[in-house]
Amino acid sequence: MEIKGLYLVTPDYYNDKIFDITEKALKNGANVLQYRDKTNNYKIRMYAGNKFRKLADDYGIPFIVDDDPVLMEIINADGVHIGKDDVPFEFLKEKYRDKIIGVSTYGDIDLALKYEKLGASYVAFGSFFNTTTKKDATMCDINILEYAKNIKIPVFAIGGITLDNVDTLLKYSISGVAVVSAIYSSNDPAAATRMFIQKLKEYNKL
Ligand SMILES: Cc1ncc(COP(=O)(O)OP(=O)(O)O)c(N)n1
Ligand SMILES: Cc1nc(C(=O)O)sc1CCOP(=O)(O)O
Ligand SMILES: [Mg+2]
Repeated sequence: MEIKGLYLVTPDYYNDKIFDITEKALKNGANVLQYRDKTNNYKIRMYAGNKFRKLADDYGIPFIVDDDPVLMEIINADGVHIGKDDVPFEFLKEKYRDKIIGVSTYGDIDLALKYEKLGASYVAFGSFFNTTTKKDATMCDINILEYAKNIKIPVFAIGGITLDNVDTLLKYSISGVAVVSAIYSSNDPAAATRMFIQKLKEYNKL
């Protein structure tokens, strides 16, 4: 499964309308789906995770879970995304050899090169713009993306990405962009998705 293009990251489950928005984005071309939920209990995360799993299957795209490899197993996700405070990469790589393991590398190119060497499936740099979704996001300089061309695994950008600022990222050698609010807070998620896909194609990412 290719990991590139528009990487849709969900907000915390709030009600079933989240599935309608997700389906609109998948129907209009989103390429990767991640379920990220920092507040709900396991019962809700299993319920929502299974719904997202079905949607990703319906549209034939990779389905990733944030932080939690046990939830990944329970809902049979294709992979997990981890950061500095999550389960160690080496443990996951050993235990889940057939799963996608993505890693947050913030603004640290050496960290990205380290995890590339250790066998990460992709890395994500961010945050490049102000975001209200992740309260503890640290800002990083867009110029680090100059080094993306030295990384052979897929590289994503994340953090405050909108249709107005995404062009400044797409000129770099990244594989795609990860977004939450630009889709889930849009008054037309389908149109917003189509515009992201159009831009990704303009910059030969798809
Ligand atoms: C693609 C992608 N990039 C970054 C994150 C951030 O995950 P989060 O768990 O909020 O923070 P870290 O643990 O990575 O610092 C993500 N979920 N997906
Ligand atoms: C999930 C996440 N990770 C970030 C990082 O910098 O690692 S920023 C972020 C939030 C992205 O949401 P929005 O597209 O709404 O800004
Ligand atoms: Mg995390």
